[in-house]
Amino acid sequence: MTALSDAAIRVRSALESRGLETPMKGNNLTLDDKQARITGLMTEMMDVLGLDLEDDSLAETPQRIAKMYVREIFSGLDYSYFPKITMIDNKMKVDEMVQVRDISLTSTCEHHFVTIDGSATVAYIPRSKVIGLSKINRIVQFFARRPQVQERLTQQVLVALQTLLESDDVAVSISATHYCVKARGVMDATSSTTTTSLGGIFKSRAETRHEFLSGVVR
Ligand SMILES: Nc1nc2c(ncn2[C@@H]2O[C@H](COP(=O)(O)OP(=O)(O)OP(=O)(O)O)[C@@H](O)[C@H]2O)c(=O)[nH]1
Ligand SMILES: [Zn+2]
Repeated sequence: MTALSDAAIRVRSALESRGLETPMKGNNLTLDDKQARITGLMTEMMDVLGLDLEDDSLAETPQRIAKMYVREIFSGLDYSYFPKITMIDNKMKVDEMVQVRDISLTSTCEHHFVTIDGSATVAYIPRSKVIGLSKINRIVQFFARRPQVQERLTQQVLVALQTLLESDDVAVSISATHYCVKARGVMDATSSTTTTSLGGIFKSRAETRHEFLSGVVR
């Protein structure tokens, strides 16, 4: 078992204490154990669907799906995948908003296990520390790689950044298309969903909120 980073431990405990952690019961299975179990279960599911697992195109699908779930699209359930975080002291005394727009995001709807396809905009006001820019994208991707509801994903990114930056002054907005809405069920091909979580000065000060939201709605 890989030892978790200090950043991962602090973020997980901040989410747990706010009731924002993804509902997880946990178990003692290693990533390899999980992959093996899911391979067996996918084999059974495809068998129930009546698919021919001896067909050369289908034969490896259970293994492929198991690897994709455990190591790729649900890897964010395991804090050993939490990104390495680089923080630097705010020696340059930046006190204006830093905003990262159009962060690519694909996640998976936890109700249907189909794709959520969207983008995130994240902003913060530097206080004592400045975070490496790419780390913002990586934190978004880490939490996106879980079965999700968009509202919780937005809050998890907010709290993770607040914890790491040791400041409440963070804002997150996510706009996404849910394929459970687009490709099945109600079959709406054009609607999208925007969720926003504002902390600190982004919530309390109208000008800061407007500055952030005007960067989101373009
Ligand atoms: N709030 C929220 N709802 C979501 C999200 N992703 C999917 N859903 C919704 O979860 C709901 C699940 O509703 P159910 O009635 O149990 O499922 P269903 O019978 O497949 O519903 P339909 O999608 O309407 O066919 C649906 O309304 C989805 O649109 C999300 O990120 N946030
Ligand atoms: Zn869904």
